[in-house]
Amino acid sequence: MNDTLIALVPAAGIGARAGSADGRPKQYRDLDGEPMLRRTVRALLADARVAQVRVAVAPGDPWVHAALSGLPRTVWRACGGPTRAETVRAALRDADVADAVWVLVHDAARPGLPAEALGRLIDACLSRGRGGLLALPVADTVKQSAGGADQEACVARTLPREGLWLAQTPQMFRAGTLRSALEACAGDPRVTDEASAVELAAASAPAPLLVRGARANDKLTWPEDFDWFEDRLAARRQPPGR
Ligand SMILES: Nc1ccn([C@@H]2O[C@H](COP(=O)(O)OP(=O)(O)OP(=O)(O)O)[C@@H](O)[C@H]2O)c(=O)n1
Ligand SMILES: C[C@](O)(CO)[C@H](O)COP(=O)(O)O
Repeated sequence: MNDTLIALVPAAGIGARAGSADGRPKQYRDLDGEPMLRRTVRALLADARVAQVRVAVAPGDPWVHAALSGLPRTVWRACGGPTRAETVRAALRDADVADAVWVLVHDAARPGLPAEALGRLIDACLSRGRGGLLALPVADTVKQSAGGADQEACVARTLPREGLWLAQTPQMFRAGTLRSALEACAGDPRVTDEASAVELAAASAPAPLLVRGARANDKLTWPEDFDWFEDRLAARRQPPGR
């Protein structure tokens, strides 16, 4: 079977929850002097098995060239859509690769992907011949809210956390599996990641593998997530204290 592997990076969001002081979407925000998107692409390039990284940006995006210029094995296309799923669908169509090629879809908003976690996912999927995703088991007690705004939310019930995992990216599937799943589920609001499309569309396909991700790979969604990430970068620059 074909073990060719490419990465697709949906990067056409506006980062509404993160907010922006200068009008640039969050994937172009500088993190210790380097745009988030460039860090994300470099994290994928760190694994030599990734033959190419294809970045999908919004039509008319004026920032991507400066952010990514000079990176090897990297191309970008202005094929972003109105939702993440639409962007991934368009990027896959644009890539025009054979069904057997493996595709790693990774959020632009996860710049801290460790090489070990990426390697674990690739090893697991290639050795089992099966799609999968990085994820973390839920470590906290889980409450369901009875509704209300953030300030007024109250508990409706406590949910059992056994067997619950939080999905991260990359999510790795063969191009043919992903293409047909995303086409079959087009417009379905339940499709918030690639695995959910595969789960919904291909009842006969093997269930995606859950491969342990990493806290460092958390998505930068809210303003405080950027402080957390920059603190991590700063801590890694410092020699350990006494
Ligand atoms: N129409 C869209 C929406 C999202 N994305 C991408 O999907 C990933 C998901 O991360 P998320 O935090 O949801 O990003 P945004 O949609 O930009 O954030 P928000 O929902 O706060 O606006 C990001 O890399 C984002 O750029 C995309 O390519 N196309
Ligand atoms: C794909 C994802 O990162 C998995 O956790 C996540 O679902 C994307 O977040 P969004 O806010 O739904 O775009």
